[in-house]
Amino acid sequence: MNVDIGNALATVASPGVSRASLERLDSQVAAAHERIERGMENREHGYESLNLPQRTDPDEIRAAVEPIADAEVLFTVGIGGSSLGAATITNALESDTETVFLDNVDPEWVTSHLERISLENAAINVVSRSGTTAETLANFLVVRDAFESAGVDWTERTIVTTGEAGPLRDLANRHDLPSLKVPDGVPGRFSALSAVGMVAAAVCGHDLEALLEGAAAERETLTGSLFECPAYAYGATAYALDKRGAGVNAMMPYAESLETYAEWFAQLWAESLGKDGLGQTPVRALGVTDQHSQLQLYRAGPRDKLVTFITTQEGTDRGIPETDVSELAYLGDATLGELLAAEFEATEASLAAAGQPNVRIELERVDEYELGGLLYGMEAACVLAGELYSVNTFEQPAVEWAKKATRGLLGGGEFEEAEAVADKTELRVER
Ligand SMILES: O=P(O)(O)OC[C@H]1O[C@H](O)[C@H](O)[C@@H](O)[C@@H]1O
Repeated sequence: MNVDIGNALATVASPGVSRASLERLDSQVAAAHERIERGMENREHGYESLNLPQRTDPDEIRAAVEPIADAEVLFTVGIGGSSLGAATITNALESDTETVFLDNVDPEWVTSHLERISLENAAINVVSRSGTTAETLANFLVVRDAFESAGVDWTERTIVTTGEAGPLRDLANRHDLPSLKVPDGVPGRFSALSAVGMVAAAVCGHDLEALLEGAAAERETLTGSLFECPAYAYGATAYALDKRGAGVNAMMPYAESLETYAEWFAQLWAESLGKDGLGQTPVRALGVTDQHSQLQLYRAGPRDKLVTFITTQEGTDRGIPETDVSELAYLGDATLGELLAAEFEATEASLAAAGQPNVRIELERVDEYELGGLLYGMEAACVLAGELYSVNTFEQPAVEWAKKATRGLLGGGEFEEAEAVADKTELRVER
């Protein structure tokens, strides 16, 4: 990926960052890079994620999915880091295999999928690093029950990816299911380029080697300077802008196929950096759709935002048919791709003219190689930003409270029901 931070520099108005301040920031980047390299070398928790391009074995993943490789529909049962990486990859790329990601436990939604799909031709990919996440385990029990009811032996149609030990590992062992291990030292939201993200990609027939090659190429750019490394340029700019008041980061790809990437980014950025009263709030957006929904706020609302665009150079294009309506004649000479590009340029210019900082991430096209680079590059940007903020990028203690409270409310121990609902203000307004 390439990163253009031109519009984030303070050429127009605050809260842009000046070139001089970026040059000062560069020495902090150099120190952070040393820490990151050391963490990678010593395979420390979290930093190990940046070694995945060298560590992940595509042959092992392909061999494990062999028994279910013929699936016409693949249910991936997982949530957060155990779902969004795989969804980003498979939603971005074309495949004959349909993918369904069951993260939410909304019964109506889960049921609608199970009733719509013919389960004889389906398979289950259950993923949980901890092996204890209530939503994932509940959905898995529901899905396997639906398979049984449809007369399908779920043990023949399930693959498990989980940690070394835990309830899901025990279940896999008990039923002798094909299974893969979440690599040590890799938190869920950094695991897209391991089995966690790549099992679904393998079943869909995507090029796993190219995903890893794209990531490896990005890894090669990790040097001590933000002026040489696109990932660090992005991480450092986002951090510097946040320090100047841009506490919101709107991720806005201009390719429908990358919509899920914005969701993946939201978890990465929020869970990794949102701690100790620090962090930048990620917002999910999509060009051109959100030009007609959120752009008014981005341009004329509070000066508290960085807008991150993702553009692609190549892809399928389609001509716009000519019409005899004279006001629309200008469209007849163009293609949808040209219209999209013009919309992007106009939006970028409009924000820059209003002094609203924005950054452009450029991809050649949406394919495995570029996606691998985009995922890896953003992870590296996030790790760098975590060093600059001086937070522990790789933990998420605040999420644990609600997880325990949920278990407590269901009688799963550890947490008293009274504690889970304590201090609720009694104010209810009824129709
Ligand atoms: O992979 P699992 O252990 O099931 O965890 C799934 C998700 O659970 C929690 O909500 C964590 O905050 C996420 O970081 C994690 O990705």
